[in-house]
Amino acid sequence: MTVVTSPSGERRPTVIADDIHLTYKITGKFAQRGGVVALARAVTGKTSPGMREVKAVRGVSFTAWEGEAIGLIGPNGSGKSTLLRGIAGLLTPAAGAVYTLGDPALLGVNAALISTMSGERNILLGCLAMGMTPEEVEEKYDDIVDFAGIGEFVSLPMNAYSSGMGARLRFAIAASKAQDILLIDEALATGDAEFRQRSEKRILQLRERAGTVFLVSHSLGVVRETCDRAIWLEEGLVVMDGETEEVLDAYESRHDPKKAAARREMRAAEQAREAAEQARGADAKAAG
Ligand SMILES: Nc1ncnc2c1ncn2[C@@H]1O[C@H](COP(=O)(O)OP(=O)(O)OP(=O)(O)O)[C@@H](O)[C@H]1O
Repeated sequence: MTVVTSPSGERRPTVIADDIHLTYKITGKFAQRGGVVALARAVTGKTSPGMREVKAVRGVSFTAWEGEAIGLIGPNGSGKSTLLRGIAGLLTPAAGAVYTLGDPALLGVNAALISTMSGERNILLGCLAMGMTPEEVEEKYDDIVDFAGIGEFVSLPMNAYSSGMGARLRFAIAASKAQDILLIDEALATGDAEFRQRSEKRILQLRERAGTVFLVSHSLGVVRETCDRAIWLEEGLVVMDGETEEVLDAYESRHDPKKAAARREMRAAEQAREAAEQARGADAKAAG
């Protein structure tokens, strides 16, 4: 990854994706496409397994700026998680490039914590791995445990946790450090309502500290609450990139038209109510 420096000295770009293509190569028995391959192998007598490519991201470009929280939305399999992994530098682009200012930290439900070790040890090792000093870890420790809401479980091995508890602990560890670029994959979906609220607040705080947050979520509500920009992907391509409300409205119109119509009605009613209130206020002022 290459570091981009600010030409203007003002708001700086933190991530630039330049026509990035991300492809998975599947080899071995998983690459076989059912009977056709089996028949071909029977005919040719070849035993070497085939190889198949999945073009998960097929030419995506955008520039992300300091202080932005960007929601990646799209149906299942549209390439959201793959793009996030590309930004994190975990996948090498087949074509194009990603440039980042600072180190991106990927926080996902699969973030590597060690299930046979206690929450305590995982907090220590996770924080050290993120570059904190032992003193910093000590300082943050209680906050992380509180934020994760795992209480006494912290002293037990993580394989005794429910999947929600594990996900909350992962989020709490990753969000304890002010990251330049924080990438969050569906982590919020696993928490209960109260934890979601706390996480949303945390994302807003991270944004205030001038970091850039990318959030992959199936919950348009969470994206609405936390992101000021949304990128809509379909089949590995960007359909729309812009202000959250606009993108989500367009997305809902395509995928959930009833909900989109209901939301438009609600908004119109709200605007009418505000206009009536303003008019009443103006009347009262004129009369008084
Ligand atoms: N490790 C992998 N190996 C091969 N193909 C993969 C792998 N991970 C994802 N894919 C494929 O890449 C495409 C994009 O998947 P990706 O997980 O990025 O989509 P997504 O939008 O995050 O989906 P979801 O909303 O279901 O999580 C899909 O066709 C998926 O099957």
